[in-house]
Amino acid sequence: MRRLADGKGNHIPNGPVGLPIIGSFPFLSHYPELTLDYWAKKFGPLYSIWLGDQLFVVVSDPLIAKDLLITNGNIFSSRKEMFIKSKTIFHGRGITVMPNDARWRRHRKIANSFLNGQFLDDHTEIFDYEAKILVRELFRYGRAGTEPLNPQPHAGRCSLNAMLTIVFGIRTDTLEHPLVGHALRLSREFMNCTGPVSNLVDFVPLLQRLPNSLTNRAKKLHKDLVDAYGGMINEIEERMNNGQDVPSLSREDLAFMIGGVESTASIVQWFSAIMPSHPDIQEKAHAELDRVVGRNRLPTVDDEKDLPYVRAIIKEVERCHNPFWLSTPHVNTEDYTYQGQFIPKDTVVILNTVYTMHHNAERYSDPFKFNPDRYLNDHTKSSESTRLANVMERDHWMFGAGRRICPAITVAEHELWLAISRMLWAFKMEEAPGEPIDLKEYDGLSGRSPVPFRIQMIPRDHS
Ligand code: HEM
Repeated sequence: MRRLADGKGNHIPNGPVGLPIIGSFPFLSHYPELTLDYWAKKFGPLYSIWLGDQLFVVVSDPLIAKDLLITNGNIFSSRKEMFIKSKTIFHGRGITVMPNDARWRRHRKIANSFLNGQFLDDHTEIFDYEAKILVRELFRYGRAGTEPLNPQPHAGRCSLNAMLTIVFGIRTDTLEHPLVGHALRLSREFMNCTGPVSNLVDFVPLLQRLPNSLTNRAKKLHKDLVDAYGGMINEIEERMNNGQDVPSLSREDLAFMIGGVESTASIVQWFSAIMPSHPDIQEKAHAELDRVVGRNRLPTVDDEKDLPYVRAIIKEVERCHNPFWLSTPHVNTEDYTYQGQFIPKDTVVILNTVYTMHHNAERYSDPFKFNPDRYLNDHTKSSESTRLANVMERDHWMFGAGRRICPAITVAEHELWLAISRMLWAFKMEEAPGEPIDLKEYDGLSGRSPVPFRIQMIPRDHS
């Protein structure tokens, strides 16, 4: 253990001793969440690590998360300009990579107005429609439960279509539409290139000047994103110049096409991967759905309050497998001393969510068990839960915290509710014979999606 201090003798949070130049990077290249969890147990809920020349503090406790990111949100709401994500892929332009300045505040205001309130009410039919198509396609491609299928591209297309409709006013009409595979690959590649602690190139400036495969991938990704969506943006601008009424979110930000696709799709994938090994949980959900909704119509957004068990299943999937296991790091714009521990300006603050905060036995008993019952007395939507004064009662931290919290929580909740409640309503989900599902492995460098799998989606009836 090292005891760090700045020139004035201020103590920086303790943490592991790293290697010269690269710091703790080699310990985080494989399953970083396990190492970060191990260090949380060893060094406590606020510890520091160095990656190259960058100081990180890792937060593993809800109360500290609240004190730093929420109560001191005026200080802890900026972003580090990461070489790969901010400079190479986004060219500094996505809302998610912008530092806390006037430009970010302007984008955030627009995002908030588009993703909530009236706009959302006016667009619920989009999510409703896409979730219906999802169920129909799962039925069709699974040949009414007789053929195993991988739900991943279907869940991906459902999220992709929702985002394409909101942002560009278009959608894909089949799974075979070339944009589906292309957009899902780009989303996945973005996730895989931008793990918060996975890119040494981000933290060792010398590497940024040398040719390396990650920078090449990031450059290619930037070009592919511009090729895929740039034309649509230009077309939107042209239509606006001609005085047509068009969705104007696209003028502001392409980040929605990234953040809004793989994230929700990944929860649906984890849900599909988990359900086959929990027939008892499916049975309870089916009973609740049949009692409240019946067999003559699909569940709707309005049914959510009356289907606590289905909601609890969704929250439990989110607790166990939130797509951003280390959230999106924040940065503090001023020096700050927290309970005697000095956090110098420009420190990167990581919320160590899924493995440590979401598996804290004091908050979630028997934390490694998939147990929706733990949420049965939680009557909040996640968008409401993020506003609870007592953060120990918050359902989970999947959407981040403070001023940078995901602006699309309600959108994500609507999408997930409609997709998952309808999949449960329509199907019994079983493992395909001889194809066990591996819930330990995932695709990416810090969480996100399960490795590809196939399941049998057996219709509960054929209407
Ligand atoms: C399950 C689905 C989703 C999850 C788990 C998720 C999670 C997150 C997280 C953890 C952050 C960073 C929060 C922080 O810095 O504290 C974030 C930011 C963001 N999310 Fe989401 N998100 C989801 C869905 C969406 C959707 C559907 C959209 C678009 C419609 C979206 C758009 C954004 C944007 C634009 C930001 C950047 C906000 C900023 O930096 O000010 N997200 N999200």
